[in-house]
Amino acid sequence: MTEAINFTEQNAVPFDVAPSVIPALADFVDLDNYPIDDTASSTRQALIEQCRKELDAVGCCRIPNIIRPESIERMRQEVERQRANIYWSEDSHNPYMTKEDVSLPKEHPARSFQKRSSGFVNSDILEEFSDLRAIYNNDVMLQFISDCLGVAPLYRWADPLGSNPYSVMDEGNYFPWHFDGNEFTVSILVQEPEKGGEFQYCPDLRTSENENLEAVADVLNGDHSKVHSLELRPGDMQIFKGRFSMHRVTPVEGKRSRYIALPTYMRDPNTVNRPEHARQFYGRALPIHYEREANRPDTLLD
Ligand SMILES: O=C(O)CCC(=O)C(=O)O
Ligand SMILES: [Fe+2]
Repeated sequence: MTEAINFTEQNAVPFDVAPSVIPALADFVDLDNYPIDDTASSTRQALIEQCRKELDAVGCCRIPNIIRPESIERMRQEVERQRANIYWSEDSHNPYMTKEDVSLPKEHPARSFQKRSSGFVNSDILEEFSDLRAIYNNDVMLQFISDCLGVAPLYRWADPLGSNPYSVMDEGNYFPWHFDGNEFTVSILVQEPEKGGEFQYCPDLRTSENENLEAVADVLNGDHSKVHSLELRPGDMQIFKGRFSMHRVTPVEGKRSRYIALPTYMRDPNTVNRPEHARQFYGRALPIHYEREANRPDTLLD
C-alpha cells in the first residue's frame, strides 16, 4: 500500500525535505488540468488526440506543466543529493554511438564524431521515495504514454541503468547529434539552464528500413533546414521518438546546470543497451547487457 503525500500551502515550493512515502499520482501529476487517471474523460481524450497529432507530424509532443512544481522541486533536490554519485563522462560519438569503422568511406555519417560531455544519475541509484521512480512505476502514467504513442502494449525499459535516469549537463557540456538505441523517451525538464541546453531534433530522419545517410550527413555538415527546436520548461513533459529522429542538446551556458529526467519506454520488454553504450554513458556494462546483445529488434546501425 502506498499513501499519498498531502501537500498544504505551508510545504509548497521551496520544499526542503525528501518524501518519506512513495509519491502517488496526484502528488506528481496536475490531475486538475490533466485528468490522465480518468479514461472516460473528454479532456484526457482530447489531450491524447493532440499528442498523437504532434507525434505523427514531428515525432515529438510537449505537455506543458503536467508535473506539479512540488514534484519538480523534489526531483531537483534528489539530483542535488546525488551529485557525488553522478557518472560523468566525455567521449566522441557518431550519430549511432558506434566505434569508428575505417572500412567505411570518409564521408559516411558513422565516421563523423562530435565530443559529448554530460553526466547521469543512473536509474539504479534513484532513491526509494524518488518522484522519478514513482512516475516511472505508475501504471496510469504508462497507460497514458501508451495511448499518446498509439503503441500497446508498451513496456518500461529492461535496461537497469538507462531505463529512467536523470541526465545532468553543467556549463559547457554538450550532447551531440545522435539516434537513440531505444524507441521512445519521455523527458521531464527538472532544471533549466540560464542559456543553451536546447533540445533540437530532425523528425523521422530515418526509418527502420532506411538509414537515409545523405540526410543525416547534411545535418552533420550544418544544414539545419530540417532541424526543430523544442522549448521545454520545468514541469513540461516531452514524448519523443528518438530512434528515428536524430537529435542533440546544444551546449549549456551559465552556472545553472540542466537537469532532465528521462523515463524510457519500449515495444519490446527484453532489449537493453549495447554493452559499449552502457559503458560509455552509465559507467559500466552489466551481465544483462552482454547476454542480450545478440537480440536487437531491428538491423539499424544502433
Ligand atoms: O537531454 C535531453 O533532452 C535528451 C538527451 C538524449 O538525447 C539522450 O540521453 O539520449
Ligand atoms: Fe537521445
